[in-house]
Amino acid sequence: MARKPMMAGNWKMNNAIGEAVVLTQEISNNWWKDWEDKVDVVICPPFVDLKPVKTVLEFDKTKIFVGAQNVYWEEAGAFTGEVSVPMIRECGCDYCIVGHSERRGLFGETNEDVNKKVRALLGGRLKPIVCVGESLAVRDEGTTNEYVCAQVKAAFAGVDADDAAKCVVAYEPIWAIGTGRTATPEQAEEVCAAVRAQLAVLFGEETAQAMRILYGGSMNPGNVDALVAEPDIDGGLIGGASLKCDSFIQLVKAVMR
Ligand SMILES: O=C(CO)COP(=O)(O)O
Repeated sequence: MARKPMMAGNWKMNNAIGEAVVLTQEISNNWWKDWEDKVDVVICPPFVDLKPVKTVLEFDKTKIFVGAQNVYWEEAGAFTGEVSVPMIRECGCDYCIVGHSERRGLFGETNEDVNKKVRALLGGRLKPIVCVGESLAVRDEGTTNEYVCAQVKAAFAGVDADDAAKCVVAYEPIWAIGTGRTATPEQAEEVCAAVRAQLAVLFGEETAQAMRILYGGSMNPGNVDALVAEPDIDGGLIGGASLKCDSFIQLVKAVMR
């Protein structure tokens, strides 16, 4: 089955509202209507930028999706500093990144937290982009596939195949994030294929074949072609190279099929 490619920009904690609006406007100006059948493009800015970014895209009628970078699983209440699924949906989000390694590593997010967020998003009709990936220590130990598949299994606990089909998985080896050290296409494909096999065990072959798996970690216009040529890599989750219109649009064009 042919999967529609996806190119998602994770701006991380970059671009205050003014910069966010300018960059979104630039990306929107470079957007062609006939691309919308060939690729799903997602911009994931900081929470405070969600509404302004969505407003620019709506005004331009550009079919680019907006995603949050994190969410909390409760709907409302005494959870100082957190943002809920209904809140990000009201800002115009269709997607939300969950379990990024920076959240796991710097903010103590566990596999159980990731699972609660995935289920809350699905319950609120938003689509999770579930991040998984190993540290260099795990890779050196030779247990990458087992480690990443355990993350996948934990993230999707209690999710049925219909809901899983709405989700995206992003394989991001921690040692490749922001380091300029990309996984080789062979390394990335090996893990993405293992992830798809794990999804097939959980949800059946048909669902696993329909789900998109992205690669993330120093992806840029110079290495994208070789990575997305691999059979189980359906696009990218981009940090640094999504912060400039030129490089992001080059990445979008590279993944269109
Ligand atoms: O973490 C990433 C995207 O979520 C990847 O970041 P870089 O593209 O900057 O390596």
